[in-house]
Amino acid sequence: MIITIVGGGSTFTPGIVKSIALRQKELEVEEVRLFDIDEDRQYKVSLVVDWILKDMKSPIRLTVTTDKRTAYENSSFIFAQMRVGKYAMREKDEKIPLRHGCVGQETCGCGGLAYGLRTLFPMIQVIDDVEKYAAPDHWILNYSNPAAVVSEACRALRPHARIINICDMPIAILEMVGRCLDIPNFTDFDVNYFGLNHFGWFTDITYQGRDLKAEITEYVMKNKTLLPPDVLEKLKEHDRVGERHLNASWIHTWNNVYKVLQSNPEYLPNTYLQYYLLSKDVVEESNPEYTRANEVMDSREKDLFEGIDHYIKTGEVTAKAFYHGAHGNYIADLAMALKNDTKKKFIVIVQNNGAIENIAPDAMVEVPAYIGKNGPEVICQGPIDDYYKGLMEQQLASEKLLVAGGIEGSYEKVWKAFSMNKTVPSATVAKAILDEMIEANKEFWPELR
Ligand SMILES: NC(=O)c1ccc[n+]([C@@H]2O[C@H](COP(=O)([O-])OP(=O)(O)OC[C@H]3O[C@@H](n4cnc5c(N)ncnc54)[C@H](O)[C@@H]3O)[C@@H](O)[C@H]2O)c1
Ligand SMILES: O=P(O)(O)OC[C@H]1O[C@H](O[C@H]2[C@H](O)[C@@H](O)[C@@H](O)O[C@@H]2CO)[C@H](O)[C@@H](O)[C@@H]1O
Ligand SMILES: [Mn+2]
Repeated sequence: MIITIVGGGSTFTPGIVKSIALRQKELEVEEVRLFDIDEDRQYKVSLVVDWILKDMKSPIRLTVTTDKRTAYENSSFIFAQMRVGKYAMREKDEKIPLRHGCVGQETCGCGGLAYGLRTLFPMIQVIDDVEKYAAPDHWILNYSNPAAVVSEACRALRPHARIINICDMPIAILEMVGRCLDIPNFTDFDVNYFGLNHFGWFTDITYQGRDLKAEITEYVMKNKTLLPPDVLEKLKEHDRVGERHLNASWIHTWNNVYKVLQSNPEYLPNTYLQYYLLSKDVVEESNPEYTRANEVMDSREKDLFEGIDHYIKTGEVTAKAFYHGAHGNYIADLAMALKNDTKKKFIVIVQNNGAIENIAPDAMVEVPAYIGKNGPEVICQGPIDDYYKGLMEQQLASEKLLVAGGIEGSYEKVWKAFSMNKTVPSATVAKAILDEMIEANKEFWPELR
């Protein structure tokens, strides 16, 4: 059994490989292959991956390559997590909209649309390469962002691909819920959820007969945050809490759950809804000269590559060099459910086909599904109220227009996608942002006419 990681040079690769190695027996994995287009970055990351496997006395073989055939041949699982244009482009995705007074975020608003246009065709290329070389019953589990746009592009261009798009935000929220309520077993919480990627709501969270959605709603209303007290205490002393790469900026995010919940206490919101429902507050809280991309480069990326340099010099790996937790566990558990036909429940991004009754069948939605050897068996969520439907349909239309515009090379469609995004106040602002984005993305975007 072979698992290939696309974006082998990612800051998340060590944590993911550790999660795989911890499940070596259940996954029956014999080899992990790292594939990236940046040979140097991947080589450095592979040193720490190699150390992890040796430290765990794992029998897993490690292959590191920039050759597609070597990467995919007979592979059963392909974990994709590439960042097209790397952090340098993420910084532009965040800073260009902010210069125009709009939300500057890597997966939401104009930044997400820009990142989407960069990632769409490289993702299709991964699917085609995998289909050419991998095992016929392979699965591609995709984390590469922006997952909403990427999944729509896969649906439109490769509808039969064996791909499941996923996001770690729902599980990360459940972990926070567990920490706030002092219940460590967050992976056993039973949930219902509906929405789009980075745009959804928990309708139920239960555990051993307890209504955790009601308990956490009360907690957030009382404490005005979804930050658990232990993290809050540590954040007061340091800018970052290494274990979960939680920097100061995350304080705004977890606190904004309170503001969103105040505006609608019916369901627990995904943290990313802040960018659409609190756009003005978020722009005011942002520093246009120092965005999340800068924070990540100065923390998670810096810690990893300094940690690797330290390892090269001393043979020691320090604790803060890499993060291991819910992110890697989620993708490895999903692979285990597919391989061993466990029918465990996961929140995944799939084509709607009636899962949300009054949303179009061709929408890519994020909902819970039982995962077995044949893929996701979606759990229907019934009809949703106008409030959610209206918000989702606006966002969906923006993402669909973007993908159609990217495929057709249509400036008009992409401009419409930017204009109708809820984070953008006017078509003229949308055009100004789009024109700057075209310039910044020359190397990556399809030509728009
Ligand atoms: N879906 C989720 O919830 C979720 C969670 C965390 C991270 N992510 C995503 O995972 C990805 C990696 O994040 P990161 O912060 O570690 O980024 P990173 O920049 O550290 O790593 C990304 C790697 O992808 C490589 N890459 C770029 N284009 C490629 C291509 N065409 N083929 C193969 N490799 C390519 C880069 O060279 C780089 O080594 C991003 O897309 C990020 O948004 C998604
Ligand atoms: O700003 P980043 O690069 O640190 O994170 C962006 C990603 O944020 C989400 O995943 C987080 C998760 O929320 C957090 O609790 C922890 O587990 O780390 C994850 C990765 O940072 C989101 O789901 C991803 O799509 C974003 O890429
Ligand atoms: Mn996500």
